[in-house]
Amino acid sequence: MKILNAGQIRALDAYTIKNEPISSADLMERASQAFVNWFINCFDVSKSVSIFCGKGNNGGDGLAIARLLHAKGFQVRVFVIEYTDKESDDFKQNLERLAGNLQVQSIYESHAMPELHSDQIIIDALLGSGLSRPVAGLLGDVIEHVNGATGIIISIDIASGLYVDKPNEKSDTIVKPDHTVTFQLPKLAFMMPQNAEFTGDWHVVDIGLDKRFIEETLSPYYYTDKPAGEALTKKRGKFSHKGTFGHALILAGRYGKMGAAVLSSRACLRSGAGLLTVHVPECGYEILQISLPEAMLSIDPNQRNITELPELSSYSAIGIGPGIGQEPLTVRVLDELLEQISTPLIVDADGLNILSKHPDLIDKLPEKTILSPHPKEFQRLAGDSANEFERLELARNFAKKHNVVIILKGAYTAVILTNGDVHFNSTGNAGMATGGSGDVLTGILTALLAQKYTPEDAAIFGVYQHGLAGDRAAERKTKTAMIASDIIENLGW
Ligand SMILES: NC(=O)C1=CN([C@@H]2O[C@H](COP(=O)(O)OP(=O)(O)OC[C@H]3O[C@@H](n4cnc5c(N)ncnc54)[C@H](O)[C@@H]3O)[C@@H](O)[C@H]2O)[C@@H](O)CC1
Ligand SMILES: Nc1ncnc2c1ncn2[C@@H]1O[C@H](COP(=O)(O)OP(=O)(O)O)[C@@H](O)[C@H]1O
Ligand SMILES: [K+]
Repeated sequence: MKILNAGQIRALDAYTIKNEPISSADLMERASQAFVNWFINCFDVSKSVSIFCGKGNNGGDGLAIARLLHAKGFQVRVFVIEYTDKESDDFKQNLERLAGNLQVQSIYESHAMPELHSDQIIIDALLGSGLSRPVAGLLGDVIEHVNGATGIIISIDIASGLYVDKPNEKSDTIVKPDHTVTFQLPKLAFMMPQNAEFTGDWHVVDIGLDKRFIEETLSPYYYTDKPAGEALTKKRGKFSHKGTFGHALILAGRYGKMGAAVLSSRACLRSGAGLLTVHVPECGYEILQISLPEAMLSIDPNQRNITELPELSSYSAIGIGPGIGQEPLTVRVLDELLEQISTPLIVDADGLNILSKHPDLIDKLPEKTILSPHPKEFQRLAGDSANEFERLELARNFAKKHNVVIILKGAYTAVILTNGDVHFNSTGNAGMATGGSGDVLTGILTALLAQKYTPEDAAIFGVYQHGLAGDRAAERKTKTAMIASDIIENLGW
C-alpha cells in the first residue's frame, strides 16, 4: 500500500471526482457510508453519539455521518463550531440535508461547551487533511473539551490538529482519539511514535478513490500490509535440497551473551536456511551444541570473545553482531570481514555500535548491506534528530549515501532502501519490546539472504514475518508474558 502526502491526497480526490466521474458530494457520501459501515460493525444503537463538526469537508463528512447514523436508529447530537464564516460547498449541502432530520447546535463560545457523558461516543469531524496551521482559539478549546471527556473518541480521517505528513509542535492542540477511521490510505503521521496518542487504533476504509492514480503517483512511502508482505514469499520447490537454501554464517555471542547467538541461530534455522554455521568464542561450544544441535560450529580460539575471522568461502550470506561486544580484537574481525566479504551481509547490535565508534568501517560496507538499528543504535550511528520525521530523513540520506538498507526498528519498523524508499511494517506489537527480539530478526534476515532473497526483499519480508510471528506469540502467550523465544516458535510461512 502506498502512503501519499496531503497534496497528493487532494489531487487524488480531485482526479477521482473528474475521472470516475462522481460529484464531490457523492464522494463525500461514499466516504461517510464507509465510515458508517465500520462504525456499525463496532457499536450498536444503544450508544448515543456526539459529532463535532468543523466547516470544511471533514465537517461535511461529520454531517453526512450524523444523518446516516440517525437513519440507522442511533441517537445523535450534532455540534457545529462557529470559528469561521467560510464553509465548504459540501459542508453547506450536507447541512441543508440534515435540516428536518436532526437539530444542529452551534458552538460560538468557549464557555458554552456541551456536557459529554462517559457512555457517549464522540466523533471528531473538526479538521481533516486540510489542516494548514496550528489550531487555536475556539477550535482549540473544543479539542481540549473533547480530550477531557471519558467516552470513546473516533476521529474521521485524521485527528483534528494533526498534520498528515509533517511534524507537529509539542505545544499543538490535537484530538487524542481512541480510533481513527481513515480514508483509502494510511497517513505518514500514523507511522511516527510521537503521534501514538493522536492516532489511537487506526483503520483504513476503502472509499473507491482512483487506483491507477495511486499506482502512478510517485511516493517514497509504502506500507507493508498483508498482500504486500505475502507477495514476497518464495515457494520451496519440490526438488529442492539443503544446498538450494544456502549456507548461512552467523558471528554472535561472547561470554555472558551467548543467548544472543542461540536466539539468532535458532531463528535463522527456523527461517529456512539450508545450513547454518555459527562462529562463537570457545565458551559457546557446549551451549550451542546442546541447545541447537542442527547448527554447525566454528569455534574461535579465544575463550570469551570473537577474535578471529573464519574462512568465508563456503558461505552464501553472513550475519554479524548480536552479543559480540566491542573488544578491539572483535573490531578487527569486523574490519577483516568487510575487507574479505563477497556475499550479502547483515550487521546488527554490537556490530552497529562498532561502526558508530569506527566510522571508517562504514565506508567499507559492501553495497546493500543490511543495517538493523533500534532508535538508540541509529542515533549513535547517524546522530541526533529533532523529531521522528527528521530521523526518517536522516536515515533515508544515510541509506542513499552509503548504499545500504536500513531497518529502523520499533513499532511500524521502517525499512529504508538504497534509493531512499521507505516501507513501514504493519505487523508486530509491544510484546516484542523484550530482550532478544532483535537477535531473532538478525537470524531471520541472515536466512533470507542465504536463500537468495535480494537485500531489499529480505528486509521487507523478514521484518514482516518477524512481526507476524510476534503477533502469533502475543495471541498465545499475551504481550506481557511472551519472550523472544516465543517469536521463534511462531515463525513460519
Ligand atoms: N472530495 C473530497 O475531497 C473528499 C474529502 N473528504 C474529507 O475532506 C477532508 C479534507 O477536507 P478539507 O480540505 O476541506 O479540509 P478540512 O476539513 O481539514 O478543512 C480545511 C479548512 O479549514 C481551514 N483550516 C486549516 N487549518 C485550520 C486551523 N488550524 N484552524 C482553523 N481552520 C483551519 C482551511 O483554511 C480550510 O478552509 C478529509 O480529511 C476528509 O475528511 C472525504 O469526504 C472524502 C472525499
Ligand atoms: N512496540 C512495538 N511494536 C512492534 N514491534 C516492536 C515494538 N517494540 C519492539 N518491537 C520490535 O522488536 C524488536 C526489538 O529489537 P531490539 O531493540 O534490537 O531488541 P534486542 O536488542 O533486545 O534484541 C524490533 O524488531 C522491533 O521492531
Ligand atoms: K478529524
